[in-house]
Amino acid sequence: MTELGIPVFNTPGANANAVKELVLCGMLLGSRRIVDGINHMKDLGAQGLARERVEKDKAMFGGQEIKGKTLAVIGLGHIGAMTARDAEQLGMKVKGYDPGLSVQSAMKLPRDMNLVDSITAAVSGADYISINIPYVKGQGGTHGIIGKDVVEHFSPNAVLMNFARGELVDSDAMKEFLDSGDGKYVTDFPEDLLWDHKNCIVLPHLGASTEEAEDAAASMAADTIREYLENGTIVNSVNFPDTHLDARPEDTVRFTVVNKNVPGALAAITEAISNEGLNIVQQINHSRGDIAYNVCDISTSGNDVVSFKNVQEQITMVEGVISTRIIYGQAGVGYAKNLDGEYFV
Ligand SMILES: NC(=O)C1=CN([C@@H]2O[C@H](COP(=O)(O)OP(=O)(O)OC[C@H]3O[C@@H](n4cnc5c(N)ncnc54)[C@H](O)[C@@H]3O)[C@@H](O)[C@H]2O)C=CC1
Ligand SMILES: O=C(O)C(=O)COP(=O)(O)O
Repeated sequence: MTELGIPVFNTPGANANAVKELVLCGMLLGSRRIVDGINHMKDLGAQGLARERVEKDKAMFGGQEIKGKTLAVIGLGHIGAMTARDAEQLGMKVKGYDPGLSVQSAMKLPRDMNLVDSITAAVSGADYISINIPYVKGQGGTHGIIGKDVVEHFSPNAVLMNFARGELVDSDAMKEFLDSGDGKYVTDFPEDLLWDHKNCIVLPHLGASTEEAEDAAASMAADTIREYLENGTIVNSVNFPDTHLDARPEDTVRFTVVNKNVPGALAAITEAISNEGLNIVQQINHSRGDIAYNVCDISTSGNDVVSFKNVQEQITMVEGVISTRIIYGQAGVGYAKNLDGEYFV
């Protein structure tokens, strides 16, 4: 896509509320023996004994309340920050760890929250632990980040909620922990070693599976693409630079140019515009890795459509330019070079 000059977008945070609600649910599943109780009632029901035994058998499924307990949140992004905030509302003490905490997330955190400087410090003494960080492979990544060295700092009855990715947790270390005490692992991801462990509750990756999350992601994606098509703005792209644009001034057309991030391309674009006697009213040039994105608003006074077509044709054929677009009136019209360098409309 990058090679073709096409930005790819994602929808950060659109499903965060759905995941946060399931983390809270996971915490309750880990504090009360809800799953065991449901299974037991089904067994009794099948034997026609449910009503007869319910009051007697409930003593087998006692639990604990979450109010007053400590939750550690590892990763305070869209999901983690909301989880921290809501846990505090439920009467929990909350601490957290996130070396890359954004201002946007920091503003959502509860005021009394205890921010610590390591995962170990976060999990030590916590009754519940929620991991909400991305899975990143390779050196310096997050594979198995909840390993033996971290698990050995868990309280014996700690409940770990993993609604991020299965690979973040070292299953051997987790199995050893679950075997040795009354701790629990509530996860959205199956794991061969743990799926039928008596202290493990596994859900089928349901975190984002709500109608609301799907609607929010679809509508955010539509808004993002519309902004790009109509105004040239780039936000939440995984391969293009963020480019926030002022509104196009009156009596201008907007040229957007995607080019390889090489010396000389910007000068050649500007030169092509001035060679046609056109005046640039405002201009922006952002780059990310091998890609640069230029936006030039050009005055229309005294110019006709044909002269814009000419200059666009010239810009499109500049060495290193991958594609160009001209935005005017209400809708945009795209022009591009194909991969053989041939200009087409
Ligand atoms: N169960 C499900 O269906 C879903 C799971 N997810 C998972 O949840 C993860 C988090 O999602 P969001 O909160 O939306 O992402 P986000 O990008 O808003 O937040 C992630 C946070 O983790 C922090 N972080 C990264 N590495 C860290 C580390 N080693 N230690 C501590 N903090 C670290 C970052 O600084 C960032 O603030 C996603 O990466 C995804 O894997 C997301 C959506 C649905
Ligand atoms: O957004 C994520 O990271 C998720 O895990 C959600 O996955 P899904 O969209 O439900 O396949």
